[in-house]
Amino acid sequence: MSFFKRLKEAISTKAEAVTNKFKEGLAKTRDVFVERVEDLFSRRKKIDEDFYEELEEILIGADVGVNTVLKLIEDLRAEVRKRKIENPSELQPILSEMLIALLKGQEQTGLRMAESGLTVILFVGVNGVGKTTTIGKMAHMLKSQGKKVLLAAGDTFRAGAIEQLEEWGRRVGVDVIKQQAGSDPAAVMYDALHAAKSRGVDVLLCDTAGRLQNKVNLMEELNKIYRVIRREVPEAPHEVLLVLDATTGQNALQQAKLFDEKSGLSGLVLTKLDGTAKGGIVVAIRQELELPVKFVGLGEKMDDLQAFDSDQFVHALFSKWIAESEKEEEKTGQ
Ligand SMILES: Nc1nc2c(ncn2[C@@H]2O[C@H](COP(=O)(O)OP(=O)(O)OP(=O)(O)O)[C@@H](O)[C@H]2O)c(=O)[nH]1
Repeated sequence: MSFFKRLKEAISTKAEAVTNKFKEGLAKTRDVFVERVEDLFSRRKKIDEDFYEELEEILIGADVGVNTVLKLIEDLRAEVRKRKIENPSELQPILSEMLIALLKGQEQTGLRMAESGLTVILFVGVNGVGKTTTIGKMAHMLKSQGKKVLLAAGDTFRAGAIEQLEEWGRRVGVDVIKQQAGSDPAAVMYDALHAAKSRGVDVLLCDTAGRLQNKVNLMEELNKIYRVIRREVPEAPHEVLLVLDATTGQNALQQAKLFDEKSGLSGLVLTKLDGTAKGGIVVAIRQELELPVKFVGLGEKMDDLQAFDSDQFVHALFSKWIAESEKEEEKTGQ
C-alpha cells in the first residue's frame, strides 16, 4: 500500500473534529511552506543541484532547523538514487514520509496521571508564550473528560497573571487557588495542594512565574516548589511542561535549552502553531531536544489545545497531495 493511502487510513480512524482542527491550525504553514514546495516540484523538471538547493532553502525557511534539513536532503538524495527517481512530483510521498519519520514516537505519550489520587501538573515558560491560556484550555479538556480540576495561581510575579488565570477559571468553570500578588509561589502551591486533597480533586494545574532571564532564581524557585509538592504528594509533580511559543521559532529552541535536565521537564507544549507559517519548528524541536511535544496550541479558543499527533500534522500539511495521488491511482486503476 502506498504511503499516502496508509496515512489516509490512519486518519480515518481518528475524530474528524480533531483532523479539522489540525487542518485549520496549520493553514498558514500550508499556505506558505507547502505552496513553496509545490511550486518547486511543478516548476523544476529535473532533480539536480539547483533543485536540492532550493528545497533546502524552503525547509530552512520553515524553521525545520539546519542540521535536520541537511540530513533530510542527504536521505532524499539517497532515495532518489536508489529508486532512480527523475520527476520531482514523485518526491511528494517520500518527503511526507520522511517528515513523519522525524516526528514519530512523541505522540503516544499523553499526560502522565497518578495511578490513584491527585495528579499535579506544573507549567513553566517565559512571559507571553501562552502559559495561562494553555492552562485554561487544559482545564477545559480535562473537565470534559470528567475530571475534577483545580488551578493554582503560582505566577505571583507578573502583574495581572492571577486575574488572567481567574478569568480562565470562570470561563471553564474551575476554581483557582491564589494569594496576593508578590507572595511566595511555594506558599500558593501549599494552599492549592491542601485544597485539592480536601476537595477530592483529580488534577491540579499549577501556573508558575516565567523569570527565565534569571536562571539561578528560577531554578531556586522551582526547586522550592518541587519540595513543597513532594512533601504533600511524594510522586508529584507528574508532569512539568515547558510552554513554548511556535511563532518565536529558533528562539523557542534556545529557551528550551536554558532549562537543563535538573529542571525536571517532562514535556513541551508548543503554542500558537496557527500563528506561524513556520510550523517546521515542530520537527526541529523533535530532533534537537530530548523532550516530547505533548500538546500543540492551534488557536485561541478553549478547545484549540490538541494532543500532538504526527499523522495529523503531516496529513494537515499535505492533504492536497494525498487527494491528488488518490485521483491518480483511480485513473491508473491501482
Ligand atoms: N493564536 C493563538 N494564540 C494563542 C495560543 N495560545 C495562547 N495564545 C495567545 O497568546 C497570548 C499570550 O498568552 P498568555 O496565556 O497570556 O501568555 P502567558 O504565557 O500566560 O503569559 P505569562 O502569564 O506572562 O507567562 C494571548 O493573547 C493568548 O490568547 C494559540 O495556540 N494560538
